Amino acid sequence: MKKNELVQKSYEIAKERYAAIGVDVDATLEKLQKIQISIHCWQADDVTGFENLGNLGGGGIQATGNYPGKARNIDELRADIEKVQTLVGGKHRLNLHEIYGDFGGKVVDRDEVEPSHFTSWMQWAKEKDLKLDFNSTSFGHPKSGDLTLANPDKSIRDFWIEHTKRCRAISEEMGKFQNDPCIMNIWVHDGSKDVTVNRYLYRSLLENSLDQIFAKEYKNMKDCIESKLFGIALESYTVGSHDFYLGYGAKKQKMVTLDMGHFHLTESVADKISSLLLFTPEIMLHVSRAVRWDSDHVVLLNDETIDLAKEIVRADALDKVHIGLDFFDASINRIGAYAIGIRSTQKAFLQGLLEPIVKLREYEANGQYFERLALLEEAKGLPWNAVWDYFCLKNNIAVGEDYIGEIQQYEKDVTSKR
Ligand SMILES: C[C@H](O)[C@H](O)[C@@H](O)C(=O)CO
Ligand SMILES: [Mn+2]
Repeated sequence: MKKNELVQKSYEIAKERYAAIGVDVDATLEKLQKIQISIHCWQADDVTGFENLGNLGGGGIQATGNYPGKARNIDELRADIEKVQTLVGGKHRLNLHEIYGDFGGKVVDRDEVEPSHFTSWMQWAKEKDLKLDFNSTSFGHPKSGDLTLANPDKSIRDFWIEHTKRCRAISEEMGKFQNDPCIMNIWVHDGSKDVTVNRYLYRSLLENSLDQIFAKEYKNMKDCIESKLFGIALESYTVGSHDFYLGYGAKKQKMVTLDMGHFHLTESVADKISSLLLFTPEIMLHVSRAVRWDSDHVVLLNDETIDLAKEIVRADALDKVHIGLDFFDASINRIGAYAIGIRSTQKAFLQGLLEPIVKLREYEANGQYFERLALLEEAKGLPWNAVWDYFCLKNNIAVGEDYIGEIQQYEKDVTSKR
């Protein structure tokens, strides 16, 4: 039997198996098809960007590895993203950082950036049926230092306030152009390598800077603020901690970004979803994988990703949670990294959507906790992968491991020649 026929047949059997426990698989597939993932542009080039200022690196993050073939310019990055689009089902988004602007070979400092530097991105994204999201960039600049928006030096603070305001204006233009809100994330690395005696001062400065940045209301963009436990070389203190942004987000009704690498390793990011949904308007996610620390490894179908997806589905919050990715592994084929990470994220959501939730909730309501636990455990082994293969087949993309060959071919034809 041919592979496609096998996939079709397995799907029909899986569908019946799921129907027996009250799950409508066709409805599930329709929902999965609509889930948009905001693909981060920075896996393609190890977070370097295309500024002509010479990215200094640092600023709390670092890509490790030197696998050949990274994107060296905008054209190469776009080609890579186009390739990625052929490896994953569904319509997705592209998440750009400010340092990826189309600066035309000119030196444009971060307090000078304008929407015009992203016109070609907007046009290209429209052609490729991608919506854009955006990020201000505080790292890799001579004025980055340890403190940006929380810097006691007003001139440095004002520089970054101006940068971030401009990034919001760019996001507004993107949102208007694509007729869909552009989500703009603010993550600043601000912190201290060693003990500080000024925790309150820096946090009050950050609050004030954010108030200035958010003073202007926009209709076509949405703001989100991302906390972190610590940055590289800033291990002792982070101004924008989770407490800080959770408080700010709840008070000012801003979205909080939950990056899966930005919490203590035993802390459950999945458990935060329901609380945030009650007190902040929406949620932005940076789906990532921490290995011992915020290492930004490629997302896998592990317990953390599955639990997160399940919590979102259980809260019926797919329309309130924006799913972005954030990993940058420079030690393996970068297109492969994208394909694994995106496909694994989709698989996690598929598992969430296939959960026999009606029965599970019935058990819970009846106090039947053994039955609830047993069904949760058995559901892990239900034939979700047959449904996944069918999703790939229906979307005309590689089924199962077949994408490995496609990536090897792209490497042979394109990235190995860079
Ligand atoms: C490049 C991104 O802005 C960055 O990864 C940020 O989101 C982050 O998670 C820093 O640790
Ligand atoms: Mn992040």
